[in-house]
Amino acid sequence: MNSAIEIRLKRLPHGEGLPIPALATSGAAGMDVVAAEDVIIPPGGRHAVATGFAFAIPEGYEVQVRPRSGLALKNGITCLNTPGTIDADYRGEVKVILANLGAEPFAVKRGERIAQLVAAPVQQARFAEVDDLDETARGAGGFGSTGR
Ligand SMILES: O=c1ccn([C@H]2C[C@H](O)[C@@H](COP(=O)(O)OP(=O)(O)OP(=O)(O)O)O2)c(=O)[nH]1
Ligand SMILES: [Mg+2]
Repeated sequence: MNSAIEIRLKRLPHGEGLPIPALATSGAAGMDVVAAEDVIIPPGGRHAVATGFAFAIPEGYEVQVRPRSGLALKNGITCLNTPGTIDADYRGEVKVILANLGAEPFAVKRGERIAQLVAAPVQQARFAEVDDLDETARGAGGFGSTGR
């Protein structure tokens, strides 16, 4: 494992008493994050669930918000915009946009783990407009052009 980067974290008033997201095992990629509110998400519904924390991620990194497989498999709960992107310059509350793809209403309880956060390096880029692109064997083939 490479060494962990440090992300400054601010606890918001409604985050009082909630655990700080942390790696559960030495080889874990994701830090489980818990809900800071109680909410019921109906089948087909979605909600931006509060986490009670704001971050200052070091420049050159992002934090991705990813679903938990257990909630997905057992309850049809996912992050609608997965992977959610927390920008390094975002200072608002981190929220988890949960969507209920299951058949039953899902009760989110304060303190329950709802998603996992993965820190990742970001390669910024800019586009350079040109008149012609170089040719390749693939060309414009895509979307299944190589077969199943
Ligand atoms: O799951 C998410 C996704 C985003 N955000 C916050 C942090 C992120 O930096 C900001 C903007 O996210 P994004 O760029 O995905 O949303 P947008 O619709 O493009 O909004 P904006 O115009 O604010 O960039 O919203 C969250 O708290 N949770
Ligand atoms: Mg954006």
